[in-house]
Amino acid sequence: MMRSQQAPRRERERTGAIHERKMDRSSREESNAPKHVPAAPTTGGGHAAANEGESVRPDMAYRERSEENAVESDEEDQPVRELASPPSMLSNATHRTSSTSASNARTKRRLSIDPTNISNNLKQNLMASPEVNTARPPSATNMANQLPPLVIRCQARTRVPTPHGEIFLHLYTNNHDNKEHLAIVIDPLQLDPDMADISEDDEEENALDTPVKDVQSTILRQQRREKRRVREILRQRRPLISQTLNEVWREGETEMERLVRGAYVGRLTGEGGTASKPQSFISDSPHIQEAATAKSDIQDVPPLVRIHSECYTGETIGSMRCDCGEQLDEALRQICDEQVIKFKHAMAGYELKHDLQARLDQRPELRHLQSQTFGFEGKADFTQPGTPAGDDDEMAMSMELDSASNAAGGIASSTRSVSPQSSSRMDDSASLADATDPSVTDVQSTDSPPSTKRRVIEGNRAYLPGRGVIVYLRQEGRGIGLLEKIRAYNLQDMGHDTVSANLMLGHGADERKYDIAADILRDLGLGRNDSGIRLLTNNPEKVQGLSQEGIIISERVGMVPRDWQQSARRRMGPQSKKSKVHGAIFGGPVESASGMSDSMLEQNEGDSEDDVYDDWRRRRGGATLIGGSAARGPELEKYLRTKIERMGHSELLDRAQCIPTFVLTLMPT
Ligand SMILES: Nc1nc2c(ncn2[C@@H]2O[C@H](COP(=O)(O)OP(=O)(O)OP(=O)(O)O)[C@@H](O)[C@H]2O)c(=O)[nH]1
Repeated sequence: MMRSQQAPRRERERTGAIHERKMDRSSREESNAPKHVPAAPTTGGGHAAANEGESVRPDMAYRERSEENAVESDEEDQPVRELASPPSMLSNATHRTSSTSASNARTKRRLSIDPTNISNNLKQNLMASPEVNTARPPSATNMANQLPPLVIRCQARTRVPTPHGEIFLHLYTNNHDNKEHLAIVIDPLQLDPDMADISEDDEEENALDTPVKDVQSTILRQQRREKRRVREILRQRRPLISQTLNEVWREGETEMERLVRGAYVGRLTGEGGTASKPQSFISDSPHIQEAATAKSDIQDVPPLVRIHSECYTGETIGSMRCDCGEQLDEALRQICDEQVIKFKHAMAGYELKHDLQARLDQRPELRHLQSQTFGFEGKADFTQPGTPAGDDDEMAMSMELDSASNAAGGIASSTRSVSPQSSSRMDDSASLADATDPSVTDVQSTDSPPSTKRRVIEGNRAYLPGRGVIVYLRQEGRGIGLLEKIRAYNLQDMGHDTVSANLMLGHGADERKYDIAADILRDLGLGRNDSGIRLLTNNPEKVQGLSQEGIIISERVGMVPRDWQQSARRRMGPQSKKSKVHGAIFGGPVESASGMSDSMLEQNEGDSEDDVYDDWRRRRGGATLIGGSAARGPELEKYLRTKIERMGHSELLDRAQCIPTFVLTLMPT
């Protein structure tokens, strides 16, 4: 295309984009305006972009694409479709880049692929594929509002490191409200599949082939069974991947297009990445169904899900009129937290015996004790390393061994007795290959913060990586929007509570809907028949709303304000270590880091090391409320009181009753 023809076209595109953005803004508040069902995907068209397998550094591709856009494009004008061009960050960003670059008139560079096409192909396919999710029953909300069937699509996902760990941010569009709803997916196995590799079976087989017939054999067998089960659990975990993102969006879609919109497996690197393959839900496969129904004493924990509603004031400027900022952070923390499975018989006492035998071997005069202790004369083939566990099982085993060890010169007393918690503070670099190597020691130094990464199996516990989703819905102010929420705040300053203020403004107490959230969960393969979710909320309407939309909720998990958690802990007992740890971690006055005064901390004598670790994770410094501390204040208390008294958040009431100060402040007199 000639350059003289190109400039007016670009100008049209640019002004069109501005108009589109204005329209987007004005339509943001029209959450219920009916829209057309989005058009079917464009197939077969488009332009061949990257040759498959061609090695192009993505960062280079993007940089050079901007420049290429600036000077030349062979693209036809894209058809304007109401929903084909939602207020997508991608499409807006592309328009902006074009116009800025044009004015700079940089030198054109040739690429081995035409990145313009990637961008245009992605734009062209936004909100395609109406067949997605139509298999579900008609939504109760849609029927009530006479909206067209809801269609959602994940337009892009990307990896984001956060103070709590790495997450995948998914951006969704839909045909009901023109808003970009988000899903924050926590699923570390997707990023580090090696975590599921706990391959010790061969060694264990060897150990069991030996003529060991005493209790050690029983422990090993049990341990082997439990480890195998953990490995099965990890392998059976269906990755939390968006089905709509994973589809092929157009015939001839290139690897690069898929990578750019986030349809990849593993990680992207400077070399590129591996595009994902479209796949049907694995949960539909007989293998997974069988696993789900298999009986075992060790079961996986269903993913933890939080449905969070946007709150500019709480999340961005740290408003303490509500608990939204803290809740977002707390939800992220809880979902990222490992799920701990405590083995029943585990490796307890194994290392004690191992150590004992090694020493007996060095003292032939005590060899007769070996048969007393182990029940055989020959040397056992101890190939299985173990870590003393420090719980009841270990106690039983150490007691069993006590007499022999005394006879052998107090050997048992020299054995390490390390709690799994203290031995679990592994350096991030500790690999899973090391996980079974007893020579790998805890490398945490005193002045570095505890690591977030543990071994999957340590001692008599398995630490399964936490996983779940925060669906971030753009329903500000319980669905009334920021403008109306601000007005409601003024009414609250005049003495009304959050419910009355909403009603006075002509709104419902809560205008939120959960149909989009339900579809997003379904798109991620959650809440379906084979596996329920654990829902993190105190709000009965949320539970009801999701259930009505067909989401299976296996458990509701209460969302307890952090200040209450801390109060409960303070009541539990004294602890001196905490203040030291806080001082060391944050390097400043304890109060500024934790929001707790020194005198409060002094009351915390006795907190376990795990509490300190959890507390550190909870409070890791972040630039925003993510990674922040507990919120507290009279207006927040008033807010919580209204939730209890007028919105049926009974979980809060239960918790408040455990904390006398809150019973006093929260309960009506
Ligand atoms: N209208 C209105 N909305 C508010 C107010 N304070 C916070 N919000 C909004 O309330 C929403 C959060 O709802 P909450 O009732 O705090 O909590 P919830 O999510 O329903 O319940 P949980 O799951 O138990 O936390 C966010 O969208 C906030 O923007 C207020 O005073 N008035």
